[in-house]
Amino acid sequence: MIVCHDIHKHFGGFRAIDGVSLKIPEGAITGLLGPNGAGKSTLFNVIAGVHKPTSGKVTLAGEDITGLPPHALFARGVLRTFQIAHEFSSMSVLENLMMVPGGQSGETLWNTWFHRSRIAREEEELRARAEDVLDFLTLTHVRDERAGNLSGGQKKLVELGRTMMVDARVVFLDEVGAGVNRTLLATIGDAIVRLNRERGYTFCVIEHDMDFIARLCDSVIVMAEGRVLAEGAPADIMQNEQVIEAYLGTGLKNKVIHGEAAAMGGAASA
Ligand SMILES: Nc1ncnc2c1ncn2[C@@H]1O[C@H](COP(=O)(O)OP(=O)(O)OP(=O)(O)O)[C@@H](O)[C@H]1O
Repeated sequence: MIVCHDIHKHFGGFRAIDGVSLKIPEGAITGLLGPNGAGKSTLFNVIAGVHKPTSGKVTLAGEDITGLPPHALFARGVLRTFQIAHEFSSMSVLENLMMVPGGQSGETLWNTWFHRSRIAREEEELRARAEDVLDFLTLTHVRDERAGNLSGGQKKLVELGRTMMVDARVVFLDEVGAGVNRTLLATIGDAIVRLNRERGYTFCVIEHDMDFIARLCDSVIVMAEGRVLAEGAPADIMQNEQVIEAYLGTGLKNKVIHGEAAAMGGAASA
């Protein structure tokens, strides 16, 4: 379990995170919701070691991981997905997956010359693992495609696939559904649920699409103005007046209650 203890993150005088305490339970899929500017990405960045908090503590299974850099968290199985970097977009999907694990013998020139058979064996194992990941994510048909040519949704699947190349325990997904068509979103959702149920991944997901959240998440944490506004089951959160108000302001609240706005994200960014 990841626990945030009274996290503050200030940028100059601005309190982007203003005293957040929350728990991300092991083995669950937790949604992190909130209107634009609520502090969700900043909190992700604090937990994932991109930002050091101004104050407060983050623990993983009781161990203090506050401010550990991303590579140290990576070694503990705590991963945050990132968009495929520009320099990887001309590589194939398979190569993008095979690039992930660190510490391969072939990484130094010395080893390239003196340990050829070991390098070849490692590369074979890596390739086999990457092929399994492609199969799991129904991406085998694009294995040799340049990553930059994939659709937005397929890229998200590759980002998820990169977490499967190492033994991830906790995966943070930032707006996995943004700009993704419904069919691929369903595939991404299925992959997340299977990784959770079959491989024991813990997920924390920032997402605006309420249907997606309701289908996927065991529980939801709502942030607003750098604080936790509400926590609970998705169905309860969707009915929570404070939450609806935080997203829409009182003027639009009745529309949502009467079912006229399907996704809070759409309304929030309106
Ligand atoms: N590096 C930074 N320097 C200064 N202000 C920042 C920085 N990063 C974030 N902020 C500010 O902190 C606040 C929270 O931003 P954050 O990106 O965490 O919100 P969010 O909930 O993820 O929003 P969105 O849904 O729009 O991505 C915003 O007002 C943002 O402008």
